[in-house]
Amino acid sequence: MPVVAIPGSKSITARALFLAAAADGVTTLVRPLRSDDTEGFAEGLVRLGYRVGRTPDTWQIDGRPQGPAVAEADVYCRDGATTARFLPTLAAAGHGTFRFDASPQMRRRPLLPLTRALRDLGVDLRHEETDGHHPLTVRASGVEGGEVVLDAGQSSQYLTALLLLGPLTRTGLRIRVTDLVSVPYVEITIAMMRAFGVEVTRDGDVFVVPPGGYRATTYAVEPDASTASYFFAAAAVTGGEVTVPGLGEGALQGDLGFVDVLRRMGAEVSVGVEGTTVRGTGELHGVTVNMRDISDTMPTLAAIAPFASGPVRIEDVANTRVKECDRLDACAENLRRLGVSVETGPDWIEIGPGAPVGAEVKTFGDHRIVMSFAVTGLRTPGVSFDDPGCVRKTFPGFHEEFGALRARL
Ligand SMILES: O=C(O)C1=C[C@@H](OP(=O)(O)O)[C@@H](O)[C@H](O)C1
Ligand SMILES: C=C(OP(=O)(O)O)C(=O)O
Repeated sequence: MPVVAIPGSKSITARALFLAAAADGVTTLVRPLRSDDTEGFAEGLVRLGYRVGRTPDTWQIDGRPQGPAVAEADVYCRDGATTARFLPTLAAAGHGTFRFDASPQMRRRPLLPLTRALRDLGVDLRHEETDGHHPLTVRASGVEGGEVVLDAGQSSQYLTALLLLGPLTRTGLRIRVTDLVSVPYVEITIAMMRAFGVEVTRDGDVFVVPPGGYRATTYAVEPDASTASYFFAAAAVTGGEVTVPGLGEGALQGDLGFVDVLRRMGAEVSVGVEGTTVRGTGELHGVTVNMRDISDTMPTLAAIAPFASGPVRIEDVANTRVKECDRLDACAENLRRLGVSVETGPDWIEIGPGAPVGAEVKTFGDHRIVMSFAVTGLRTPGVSFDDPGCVRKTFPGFHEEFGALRARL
């Protein structure tokens, strides 16, 4: 029975880095994710003058409630949307001139609703080329606080950034949200703010964040539930069994809900106190599923869908078109390359049952396209990737770990 040690959660590590930097005192992160996104986030903090001490298993951050320790900085956010959206927001609470840029992939991804909300709060934020895209400069002089309206229908990260900022403002924030996707990520944010001493309250569409700052703590990072989805899917399609310790009842991450989809399709799933186990039964039924809350696992499901006995339809995932690539189109194109029938609409994809044939998968520089179609490759000889290394964004060791699992299934 393979037991798989999954690296730490990207989302939790990014939030923990923000919270630790903003807190009063020294925070220790236990088992943070070490990958391009989170190394990039930590590096960004260093550029902003925070002290980040790193050993393989723990990172220590000296918090600065007053904001960055430097008056000027140039920060490169790489491919990480959490870095590119959270760090300018953190910088806004300090004093100085801070420029942020990102990779070509991240430069294409939007942030205008967050820009607008920050400007409404009095932040001097200017985009250099295209409004709502990197590169941008924040001329920071602290944030007073108050009420702000936000459309988070494209990304919950806009709301998370503002929630994280709230305790650093002088009077606190009331954020009125007109639309919201990926709700479980907001729940992660609120739970982690609580761990750092701040209680967010919610009154309908309004999130209320008190001023007063954060308290440093020691914080243990859960294994990444989106990463775990490839290993759970591997069990479901091969008839094997996979256990992921450290990700069970009480886990913060909504993406663990992917196992409920596998259960509906016919896998045996047990979510316990210590971890989660998925066992493939040899049966995989078609399913129609709304993945608005867990859209990072949409490519995982799309990539195993051909092995189901009926059509798999995934709905309400429009915002997967503004991730590392247009994931609906990327999944469709690659499934067609493998000889599978597929249709897409503005916010859905439907995949017919079939027997995929080997082909080169076009990754579009998207780690999730690689990791998802690696699962297809378990039952399809000849699946290869034009850029297998892009897994470094969240899981540099993916190919080694997945290869080891393959040998044990
Ligand atoms: O807040 C976060 O850590 C994340 C939120 C989600 O993004 P959206 O809110 O843009 O869907 C998710 O896709 C991303 O991988 C991480
Ligand atoms: C969408 C993703 O990342 P981010 O938005 O944090 O860059 C992801 O990891 O699938």
